[in-house]
Amino acid sequence: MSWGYAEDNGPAKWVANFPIADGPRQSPIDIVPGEASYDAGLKPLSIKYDPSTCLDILNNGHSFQVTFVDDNDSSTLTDGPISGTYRLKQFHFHWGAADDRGSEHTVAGTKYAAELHLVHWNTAYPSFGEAASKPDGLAVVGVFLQVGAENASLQRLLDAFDSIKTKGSQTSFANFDPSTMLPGCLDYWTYDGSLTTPPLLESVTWIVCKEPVSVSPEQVGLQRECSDRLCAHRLE
Ligand SMILES: Cc1ccc(O)c(S)c1
Ligand SMILES: [Zn+2]
Repeated sequence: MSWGYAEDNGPAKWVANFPIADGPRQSPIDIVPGEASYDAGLKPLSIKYDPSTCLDILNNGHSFQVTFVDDNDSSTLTDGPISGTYRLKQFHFHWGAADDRGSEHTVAGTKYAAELHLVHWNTAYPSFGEAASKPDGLAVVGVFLQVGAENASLQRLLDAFDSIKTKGSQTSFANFDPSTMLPGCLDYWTYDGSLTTPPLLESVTWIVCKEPVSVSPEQVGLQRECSDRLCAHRLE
């Protein structure tokens, strides 16, 4: 039985096949702003995305993921808490069964409707696969989605759902600029953690944006309806 979000294969059961689930730097965490320390040495994020590196959209059975060409430095994350250049590899979302829950990280206990993860890998290593097993291998920018106004940028993704109806299906997806999904203010919390789904590798420098972006109730509903039809069922 592969991992998922059901009673018999959900997060509480992942440790059986992925013992690192009990590791020292597992994500997600509850971010408590009052307990976060201010580090004057941290720089603002430098995010530079080239829409022409956008390749395809995939339903991997757990989420839907947009993958990018990463054989050059066209789409990169630099500065912020990281050193060197990290290349954008893919972005995906995490969501839940209802509008009042679904994000992976929480802020002083508050759950958002969904969470966008923009996954970048450290070019100090030869590839994403190599970087994914190194303590400083990945940098994931997390953006909370809050139910409110319609998100025009997200709508383009949701419109592509109809062509990735079954797990493992993918379709070409071009000229999408992920920076259109970033909040206006890029202030962030950062900590060293892990992937939030198996294999739960402890290789992620987390960069969680403080400002959420909006998504309409219909869009979250569509994402959830599509995801339930297309991806793993989410009981959370
Ligand atoms: C590389 C990667 C894969 C799946 C994930 O949920 C995350 S957070 C990162
Ligand atoms: Zn993720």
